[in-house]
Amino acid sequence: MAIPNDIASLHDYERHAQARLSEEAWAYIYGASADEYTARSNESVYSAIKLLNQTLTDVSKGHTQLDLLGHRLAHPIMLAPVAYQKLAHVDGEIASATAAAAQGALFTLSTLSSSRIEDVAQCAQGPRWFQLYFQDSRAQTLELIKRAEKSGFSAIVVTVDAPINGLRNREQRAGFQLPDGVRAVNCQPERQRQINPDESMIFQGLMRHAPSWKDIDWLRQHTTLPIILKGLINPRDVSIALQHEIDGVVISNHGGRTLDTLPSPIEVLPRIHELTKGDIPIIVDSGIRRGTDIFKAIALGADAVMIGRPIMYALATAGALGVAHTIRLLRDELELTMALCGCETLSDITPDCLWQPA
Ligand SMILES: Cc1cc2nc3c(=O)[nH]c(=O)nc-3n(C[C@H](O)[C@H](O)[C@H](O)COP(=O)(O)O)c2cc1C
Ligand SMILES: CCCCCCC(=O)C(=O)O
Repeated sequence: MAIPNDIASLHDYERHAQARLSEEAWAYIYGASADEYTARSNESVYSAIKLLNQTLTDVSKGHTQLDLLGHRLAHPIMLAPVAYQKLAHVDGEIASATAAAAQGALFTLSTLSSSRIEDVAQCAQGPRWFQLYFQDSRAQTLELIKRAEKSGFSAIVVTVDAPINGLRNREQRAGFQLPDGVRAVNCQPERQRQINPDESMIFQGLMRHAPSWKDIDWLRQHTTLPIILKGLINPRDVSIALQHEIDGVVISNHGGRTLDTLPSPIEVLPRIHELTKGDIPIIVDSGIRRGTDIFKAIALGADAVMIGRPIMYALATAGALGVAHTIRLLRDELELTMALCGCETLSDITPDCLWQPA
């Protein structure tokens, strides 16, 4: 699959992907929760933050390298866990993991991957993390963790903001269902939960076995890998995470796919950065589409960022080549922004690089 000639930015991949995907698959990938206010705001909040350029600065020794949880990375752009990537391209996660390795981007494999953990690991020869959704039983959860450890995944990213699915109205309207041949191949089928007629489908049904902090402590006892919590927005949850000796956090509203009208990560980031004081890495996702977005997130306290939907847009448009190109585009845009703002390294990117109206 070749890269179409008219692609200059991630927005162009989005346009091409919409034209290529079925209406149902588009509703799942592009869609978000309820009225999608949070998903829209995730992108628009970035454009409301203004940069401050800095002229006549020597940036000839510039680079975007960073150290993160034992990895020396060439740049701070990571691939978020995204389920069912074969919806976008027949090679699914194998294609995106290969592209990430080629571009030196850290790859995160979803529990709901449509490709086998071991097969992805063979292609993702670069740094890789495994995203965990707790399974129906601890034995099933442990089996996933052990497979990930054996396959060289170097951290467990526990997603904590989606114990139940968000209100996916766009998906419901489109009648989205996974097509034949696309499924969570690493998981056992979910147990059907029986409730009495006077019980709530949510509280006594879907949430009955939802994970809690106790499960995080249990996980700590069963893996020596770093544990990163993904889906934190509330500073209070970050304080609790610190008490549980978590190794890192992904500040995320799941791309607006869980609870509509949550704030965007970039809005809560300064407060969370104040709390963590640089003790643990902060990764930010939801709405990152430009190098300027990455720059702004770093200025406000992020160490690195993740992209979610753009992986699927790139896969649908041009397979592995598209994903590699997407990462490269973002990296080039970040470098350009750093150069024009007089920043040689990521640590030069501070709140002073942003315009603060008096
Ligand atoms: C199609 C799709 C599937 C996703 N699947 C997962 C998943 O399996 N696990 C998870 O933690 N997050 C999942 N996410 C959320 C992403 O990891 C990420 O938080 C979000 O997409 C970031 O926002 P962005 O799409 O605006 O970049 C998914 C997102 C999308 C769009
Ligand atoms: C019960 C949560 C299911 C989430 C499915 C995958 C995901 O995270 C997403 O679509 O977003």
